[in-house]
Amino acid sequence: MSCQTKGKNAWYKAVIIITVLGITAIVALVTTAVLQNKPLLQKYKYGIVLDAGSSHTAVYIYEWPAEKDNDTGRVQQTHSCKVQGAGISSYSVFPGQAGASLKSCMKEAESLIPLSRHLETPLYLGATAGMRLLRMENQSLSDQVLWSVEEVLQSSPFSYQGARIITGQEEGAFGWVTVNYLSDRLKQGSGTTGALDLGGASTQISFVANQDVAEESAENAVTFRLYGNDYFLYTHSFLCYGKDQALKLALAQQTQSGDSSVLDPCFHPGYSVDRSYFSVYSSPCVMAGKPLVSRDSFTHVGAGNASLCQEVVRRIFNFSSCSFSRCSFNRVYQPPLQGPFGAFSAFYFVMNFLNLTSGSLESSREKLERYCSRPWTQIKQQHPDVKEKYLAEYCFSGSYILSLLTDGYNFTSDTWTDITFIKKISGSDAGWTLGYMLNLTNMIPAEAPDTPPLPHAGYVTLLFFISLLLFFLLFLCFRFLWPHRNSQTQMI
Ligand SMILES: Nc1ncnc2c1ncn2[C@@H]1O[C@H](COP(=O)(O)OP(=O)(O)OP(=O)(O)O)[C@@H](O)[C@H]1O
Repeated sequence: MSCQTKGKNAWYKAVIIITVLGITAIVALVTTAVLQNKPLLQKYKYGIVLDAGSSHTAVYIYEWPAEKDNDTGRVQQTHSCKVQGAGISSYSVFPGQAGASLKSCMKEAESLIPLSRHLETPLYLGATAGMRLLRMENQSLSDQVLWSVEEVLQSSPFSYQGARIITGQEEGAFGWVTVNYLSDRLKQGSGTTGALDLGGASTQISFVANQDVAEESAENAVTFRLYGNDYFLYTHSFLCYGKDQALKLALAQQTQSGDSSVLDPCFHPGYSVDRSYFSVYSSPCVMAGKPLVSRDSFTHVGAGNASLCQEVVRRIFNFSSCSFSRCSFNRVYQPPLQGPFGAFSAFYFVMNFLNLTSGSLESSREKLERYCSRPWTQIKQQHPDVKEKYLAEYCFSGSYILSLLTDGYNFTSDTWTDITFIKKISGSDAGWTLGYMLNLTNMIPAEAPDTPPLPHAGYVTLLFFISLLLFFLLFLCFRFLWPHRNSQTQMI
């Protein structure tokens, strides 16, 4: 074999070895980068919040990827359980039974959350307006109800963090956090959505306003620093203006004369039910005393007239005076509305049933007018599956919502379309519970976390092409150097 052929063979061998080594190195580099940065098999953490409302209690289970504790936009509701029966404040006669009512939903939570996560899963209970009213009436009874629920929650396998009556301000502010968190507005630092929440015993309005809210009415101002952005929030909770208490206020207005029957424009023609005066006047929201008559009950008769109903409803608000630059009602400060708004809970239940979640204010009024005038028997026939209490009250509730939003909060025909009626956002219920948990678990950082300049896929691709480029550069260097050495050998 000649010297030249031997040289060529050696060169080919070297090229093959370098190619194999180079490709192996690139594959190894990229594989390492992929494995190192790829999220491991997704593991989840959990949190439980009980919303002990005036009308009922609901248990919400949230989950988020275990490695993303400090990130936003990742916590979502995986399950909710409606506790059988009325809210915990209704157990004031037998406070000890309030806790027992929660047991079946808590068992459900135990079966849904993996056993290995039970001990570390935070569990909170927040009670709202029903318990605020009970505490106003009788602090000792409200304490006993809370002790009863505490006992049951403490005996659960989860990490119990406390049961308390949250303030109206918290209810409003955390509802706002939930809505904006779920729609990803906090993370993006973009414009926010106001929150309108209608419960059974209270209603909340919250929206971003100018900083001077605190100067004019400190009790309506809440400040948040979330993701590096400061938010100045106006929020107010109207106790007694949830839809159940508002109905009592309206009935008290209409039964002041103590007559044996009341012709109510907010109920359908043909509707007739005997009600006890006690059921209306026992609420601490109803300031006026029971009329001085010997009878215990009155017949509640429907007249089905939405325009007249609007007048009845208007009378439960006090618009007489305002010591601030502007007010909503009952002498409560309210800065100019800044939309858009998400309206949830009973705002949604009622407007959705009445098919009023879209369209103008005027068309909503017209539709409601037609709906209220329909006979009660016809309504019942058409909706055999709807709970009769809800069905009977939709005409009142719709009229109340229109009046609260326009007469109360000052929405106009022009700003009406700023309101979106929502139940869930990305699979999670709109309400205060998620915002409450995010706050207590510090899951929304005050400052925006540092994010890598490239997404994972971009990073791996870049690494691959740089490796490829380096390899070809090496190959070219080698290609130019080797024949030169070879020819030198031949000359000798
Ligand atoms: N499908 C429905 N149709 C009509 N009304 C409904 C429906 N579901 C619930 N409601 C009523 O809507 C109101 C609001 O319900 P929600 O559960 O939000 O209030 P809550 O938490 O009990 O009250 P609060 O927050 O004032 O303590 C209650 O009066 C409830 O009875």
